[in-house]
Order: sequence, then C-alpha cells, then structure tokens
Amino acid sequence: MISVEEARALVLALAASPVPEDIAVQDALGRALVAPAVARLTQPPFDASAMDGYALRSADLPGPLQVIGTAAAGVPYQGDTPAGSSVRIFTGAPVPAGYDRVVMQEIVTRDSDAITVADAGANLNIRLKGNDFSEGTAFLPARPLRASDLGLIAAMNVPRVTVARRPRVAVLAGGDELVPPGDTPAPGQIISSNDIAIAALAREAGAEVMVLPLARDTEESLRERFLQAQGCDLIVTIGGASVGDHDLIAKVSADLGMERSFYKLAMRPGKPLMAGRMGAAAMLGLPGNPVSAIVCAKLFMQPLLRVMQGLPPGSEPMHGVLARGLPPEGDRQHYQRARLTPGEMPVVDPFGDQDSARLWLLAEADALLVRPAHDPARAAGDPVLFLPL
Ligand SMILES: Nc1nc2c(c(=O)[nH]1)N[C@H]1C(S)=C(S)[C@@H](COP(=O)(O)OP(=O)(O)OC[C@H]3O[C@@H](n4cnc5c(N)ncnc54)[C@H](O)[C@@H]3O)O[C@H]1N2
Ligand code: MOO
Repeated sequence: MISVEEARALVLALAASPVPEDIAVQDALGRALVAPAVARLTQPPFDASAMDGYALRSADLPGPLQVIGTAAAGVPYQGDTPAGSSVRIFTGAPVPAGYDRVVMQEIVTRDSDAITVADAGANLNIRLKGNDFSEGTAFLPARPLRASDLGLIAAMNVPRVTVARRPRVAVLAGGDELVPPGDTPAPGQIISSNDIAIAALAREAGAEVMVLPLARDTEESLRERFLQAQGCDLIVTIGGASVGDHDLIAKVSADLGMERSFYKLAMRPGKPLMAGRMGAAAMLGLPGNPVSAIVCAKLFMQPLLRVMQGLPPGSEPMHGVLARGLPPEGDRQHYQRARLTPGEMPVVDPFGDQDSARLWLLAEADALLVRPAHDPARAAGDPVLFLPL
C-alpha cells in the first residue's frame, strides 16, 4: 500500500492544464483567475477628500478663512485657491489644487462665510492619488475570487476576466441497497447520501457537477453510467471499491480502459481509494462508507479540482496540541474526527468512536486529527496536525 503523500502526488498528476474562459467580472465569484486582471486606471484618480468638511491650507490655520466655493464627489471645484481661503468639501471630492488638508466639519466653527479651526489635529484627511492602486498594476491571487476581489477588479475598470473553466465532474454512486432521499426504502435498503455530499464538496471546490442516476450492482448498469459520464473532466465513483462480490468498480472501469495510478493506500478511513485516467478524464473511486468517501473527497478530490483550475491544492494540515493521551497507531495514516478548542494553539480532542459509517459524528466534528502510520502513543499536550472541517 502506498502512503497518503504518494497517493496525493499521483492524484494531482492527473490534473490537465486549466482551460481558460472569458467571463464578466460580476459572474466571477469563486472562480480562479488564470490571467491577471490589469488596472486600467489609477485609484483614486486624484487626491480625494476622506471627510465631509473644509479643504484648506495648514499654514492658514487657525483662521478665520473665507469659504469661497464647494467641491462635491463628481463635481470638482474649478476656481483659484488664494491664501486665507477654504472650500466646502464632501467625501470623495477632488481636493482643490493648493490645499493640503481637509478639516472635518464637526471641529470647524462657521460664522457666515468664514470658518475658524481651534485644533485641526494631525490627520490631513486626504487620500492621495494612487494610494489604492495604479494603472497597469496586475492582480492574480492564488485562490478563488472573493466578493471583495470582484469589487477591486471592477474598480480597476476591468469588466471581463479570464478564469479557469469549471471542471466538469460526474458523480457516480451505486448499489442495490440505495434509494434517493424522499423514497421509502424497502427492507435492507438505505438512503443514498454520499452522492449528495460528494457533489456538494465538488461544487465547493469550483466544479460543475452532474450527479448520475444511482447505478445497480451489475456490470451493465455501471458501464451505462460510465458512458453517461463521457465528456467530463473527472469521474468520481462512490462505493463498490472494496473486495466484495458486488464491488465492481475496479473491474468495469478496467474493462473500459481505465489506466490505474493506484488502488489502496495506507489511510484510515479510505483504504480502498482508487485513482487513474479514463481517456481524457481523471477518475477517482471513493470508498462507499460515508465518512471514508467524504474524507477522501476532502483530501484528494478537492485538491485535484483546485489544481485543475490552476490553484494551489490546499487542504494543508495545521498545528495544534492533543487534549488527551492516545494509544499507538497502526499501519495506516489515521484521520480522526475531533472537536477543536480554538486558541493560539488549538486543542484537538478526537472522539472515542471513529466508525467510518457514522455521519452524525462527522457533523459534530470541527477537525480531522491527522495521526501518521506507526505514530507512537501520545500524551495530552503533545503537538499534532489537524485539518479543519
Ligand atoms: N473483506 C473486506 N471488506 C472490506 C474491506 C476490506 O479491506 N476487506 N474494506 C472495508 C473498508 S475500509 C471500506 S471503506 C469499505 C468500502 O467498501 P466499498 O467502497 O466497496 O463500498 P460499498 O461496499 O459499496 O459500501 C460500503 C458501505 O457504504 C454504504 N454506501 C455505499 N454507497 C453509499 C451511498 N451513495 N450513500 C450512502 N451509503 C452508501 C453501503 O451501503 C455500505 O454500507 O469496505 C469495507 N469492507
Ligand atoms: O478505511 Mo474504510 O475507508 O473504513 O472505512
């Protein structure tokens, strides 16, 4: 069995280069830029007032100063600015040439057309031209675009951006025991939940997802589903990965020409994970136990989808300390559902029960404690790694 690190490298190697796509900036939330957005203007384009008040010369203080005009956002003051003068100004308006300060109106005493300022304070209240960004500045964050990034790109006067096309993912779950949520399960049947969770994890990582109808436990049904997945960038199967008589994914995918990168790794949960290439698409075969499927999707599927969009893989572990002592680990790297007490050094407290079929425990967990294979017994307070959930 290969290690988690080896498996991760093999999975990431399945990513094809991102496919560029030109879209409107307002549609780019969560998307990955593949070419920089380049500012088409300087911001602010002029020295701008940061306050409602009066623009004036510091050397003329404390006044009295004559108010000789008004400058508003969008309506600059165009006249002269002789010594001893001031201009009524509003936030965002260009500061008239010759003045070096804006005084907030709250600290100004006005008498008819004259103002005096007893104590103007230290702040000049002027946003200098270009203090945010300059024309020609390039913006290319190594993460999905946030709402504030869209505002920045729009302010740069860039109406369209080049992003990675969303990877197209087909989610293929199956098993004779499964019915969709809302159906009434017959004796021996359960509700199919993995396809819903895995599709959501794929969307969270930027993918466009097609969830195929549940497959039956026959080679024919699986073959049909694989054919429906044609044209996708990534096929994610769930279940049927193990060694039982009904675990047909390995056989059917191999029959259809799957070039396997690996099958099985030293990981708990998630041992029967499989990965490879089917034609132009990457393929991940997730184990069927719900927690195993979700943990594998977080560790392998989401990083692969990010790399397909030209982003760093992410899902890097963080540092914490153990809440209590733990026995030695076996021969697989163990991802344990845990509660997290935040702090400068977060405290990680793994649950006693780590059953890989218990979704409820995953819902109660804040983190996955990462314990390397063959980790010796640990004491409370020992440093550990964890993945936040
Ligand atoms: N003899 C062995 N048996 C098993 C081994 C082993 O090494 N030798 N490995 C175990 C491990 S570890 C795991 S994980 C599971 C993985 O099995 P499969 O990937 O073949 O998954 P299934 O058998 O199809 O299902 C396992 C379990 O999960 C439920 N399931 C499947 N799909 C869904 C879904 N879409 N929604 C909700 N639940 C689903 C399924 O009903 C089973 O209960 O194998 C162990 N066995
Ligand atoms: O290792 Mo399997 O993936 O329990 O649960």
